[in-house]
Amino acid sequence: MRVAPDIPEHFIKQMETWMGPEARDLVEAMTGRPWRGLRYAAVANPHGSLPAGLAPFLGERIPWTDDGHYLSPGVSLGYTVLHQAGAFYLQDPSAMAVAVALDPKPGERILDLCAAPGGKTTYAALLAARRGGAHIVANDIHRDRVVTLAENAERVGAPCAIVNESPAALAEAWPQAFDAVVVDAPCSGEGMFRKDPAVRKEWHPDAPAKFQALQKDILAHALAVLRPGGRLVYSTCTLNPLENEHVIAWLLEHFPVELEPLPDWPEWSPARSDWAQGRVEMEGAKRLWPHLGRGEGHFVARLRLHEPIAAARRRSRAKAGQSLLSDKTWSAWLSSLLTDVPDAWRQTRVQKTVVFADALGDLAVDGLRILRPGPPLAERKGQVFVPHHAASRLVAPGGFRATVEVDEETAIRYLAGEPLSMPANVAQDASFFAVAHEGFHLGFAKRAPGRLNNLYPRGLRSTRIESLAALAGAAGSSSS
Ligand SMILES: C[S@@+](CC[C@H](N)C(=O)[O-])C[C@H]1O[C@@H](n2cnc3c(N)ncnc32)[C@H](O)[C@@H]1O
Repeated sequence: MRVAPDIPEHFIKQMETWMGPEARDLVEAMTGRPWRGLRYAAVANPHGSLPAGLAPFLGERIPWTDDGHYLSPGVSLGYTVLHQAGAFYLQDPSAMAVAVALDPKPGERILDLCAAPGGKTTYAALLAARRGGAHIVANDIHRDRVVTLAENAERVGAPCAIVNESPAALAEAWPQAFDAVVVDAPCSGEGMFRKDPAVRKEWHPDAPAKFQALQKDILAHALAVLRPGGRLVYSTCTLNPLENEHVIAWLLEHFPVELEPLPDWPEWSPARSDWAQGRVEMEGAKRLWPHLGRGEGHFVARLRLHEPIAAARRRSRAKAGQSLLSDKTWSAWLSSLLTDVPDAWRQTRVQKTVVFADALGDLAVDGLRILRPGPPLAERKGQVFVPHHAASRLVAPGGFRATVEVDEETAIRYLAGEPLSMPANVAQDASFFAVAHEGFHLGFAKRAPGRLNNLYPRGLRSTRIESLAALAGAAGSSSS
């Protein structure tokens, strides 16, 4: 058996105990190249498809997705115009299984409890948008990670609220408030061994048991936010039964929940009933093994809650910021910006000077760390509004009154912060223009004498963006 030099010896022994000779295949698979995936991501245009310019980099479609593809090895697409525009999301193919298992339904209220950096949230938002939308609240306990979560949600136009709280605080604040909750739990990360040497290095024999205790704690709180009949999706990117089958067996034993069988997609193996006291229903949960499929490894289970979990004290329902519902200036400004104003943009909350679409509804917010009550729409400067960069990503092609479609070269200059020359035939009365490439909105520009000033945020500007043609050429020459 070939073994990568730093795969922990104790991990190998442990997996041999669980799996017998099959552990050899698993460990050998970890010496190979990781599988990478790319999926369509623009939530504002959920029925759109991947742009043709990406074709040279794509392999087969990932079977459990409509829009995900394996990515050719050695290609790096993070610094491209279409990535910055939120046209696609780079994600481990096996991680895409989680939103597929969630199977969001129209109008549902969904909490993603461990959401950063946002892979599952953004896919759930896209799948929900294809069915008319859902109300998604994305939470993470770590402040630095929640900032990245907000950036990723903004990039692809996922219209969710972003919260930075402990599961215990949310269980207390939001008892029985959600139709579905996702717990993509912190774990020992054995499914990351192949792609991340740091995870191999940090792994410790005690890690699975320690994480199991944390996972149980998070799950007990997660169930408390679910309405009876609601569903919990539990996932990890680790392979250890202690953090997977054992955790689900514990849930089944201690709570009024039932496992729902997940679909039998190719490369989704049944979870192991022999690792769960012989419970055959465990096979309805799924494992995506790195040696049996094209992905880094995931465990996914979906459970239905039958009875409410004892609710903690209900909090009062203070609002995070004031509503602007009756503000005529706001309505008039929206009509000047958009061809058709979405209802969601009329239900707003204002924090400091920023106007947000309200994604929290009647959820209590007092005492909670709410980073964003919904996607940012505009900044208020006195009685004047300036569109927030994030708002550009929330609107489908053709949705802004004034749009400038630019070629890739101009888009690269725009993303670096350069102004645009004034195009011919622009709307005479427009102050703000959406800047788009291939129908994906990059951001805004503002009319100035003889040109359009660049409103792309300074913190996002980059001079590293490369053209797809150059990348395809480089990939072709390195493989020949
Ligand atoms: C596997 S990652 C989530 C990945 C994310 N769902 C995605 O798809 O991009 C687990 C997350 O759990 C968060 N976490 C760690 N401890 C936690 C706790 N006690 N309660 C809630 N979340 C926690 C971590 O900050 C981390 O972002």
